[in-house]
Amino acid sequence: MSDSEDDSQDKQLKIVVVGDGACGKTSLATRFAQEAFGKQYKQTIGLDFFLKRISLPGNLNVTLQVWDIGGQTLGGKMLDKYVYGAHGVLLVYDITNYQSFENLEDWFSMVKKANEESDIQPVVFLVGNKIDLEHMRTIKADKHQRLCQENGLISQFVSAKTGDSVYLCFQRVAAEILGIKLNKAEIEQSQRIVKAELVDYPHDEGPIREDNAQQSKICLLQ
Ligand SMILES: Nc1nc2c(ncn2[C@@H]2O[C@H](COP(=O)(O)OP(=O)(O)OP(=O)(O)O)[C@@H](O)[C@H]2O)c(=O)[nH]1
Repeated sequence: MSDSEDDSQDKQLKIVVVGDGACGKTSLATRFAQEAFGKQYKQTIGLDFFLKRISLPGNLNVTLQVWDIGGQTLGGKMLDKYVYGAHGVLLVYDITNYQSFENLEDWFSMVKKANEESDIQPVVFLVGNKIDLEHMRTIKADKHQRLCQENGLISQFVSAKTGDSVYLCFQRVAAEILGIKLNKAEIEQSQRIVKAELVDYPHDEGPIREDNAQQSKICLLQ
C-alpha cells in the first residue's frame, strides 16, 4: 500500500493554534510539521494550514491538521468558523510577554463560544512558548499552573526555537483526544534535549574586540 493510501485511512484530528500575534504560533507549527525555525517574523494573515502524521502507542497513526490562526484575527468575523469543530486547541502565549498571557482570557472565551453548538468539545492546552528565553520570563510558572487548574486546561511549556517539547506537545494533544495514555518512556523519547552552544575562545587570543571586528568588516567592503 502506498503512503498516500495509508494516509487516507488515518484518523484526522483538527488542532487549532491560537494566541496573540508574535507569540510563536507559526514557529510552533513549522517546527512540528517541517522541523524548521525562522528568526524573521512574518505575520500570518488569516490562517495557515499544516498536515503531519504521527504515531501513537499501539501502532496507531493519526494525521494532525494544524490550523495556525493569525493573531490579528481576534474579534474578526472568520475566527469562529476556523475554531469550530476543533478536536484540540493550543492556547499559546509568549512567556516573555505579559500581555500575550493576559489576552488568553479573550482567546479562551472565543474558543468556548465558537464550540457552543458543536457536538465535540475540544481538549484545550495552555502552551507557554519561548522557554529558551527563560531569563526573560515575565509570567511565573505558578500563574500559568493556576490558570490551568481554574479552567481545566492541560499545561505544556515549549520552545519553537530549540524544538524543546514541541513534538511532545502535539503528541500529548492527540493522545488526550483519543484517550490514550503516554507512559514515561514515550514522553521522554518525544522530549528533545536542548544543548547550549558553548563558544570556546583560544585562551591566548581572547574574544575579538568590537573595534577590531568593525575594521575587518570595513576591509571586506573595500
Ligand atoms: N527565542 C524564541 N523566539 C521565537 C520562538 N518562537 C517564535 N519566536 C520568534 O517570535 C517571532 C514571532 O513568531 P511567529 O511564529 O511568527 O508568531 P505568530 O504567533 O505566528 O504571529 P502572528 O502571525 O502575528 O499571529 C519570530 O521572530 C520568531 O522567530 C521561540 O520559541 N523562542
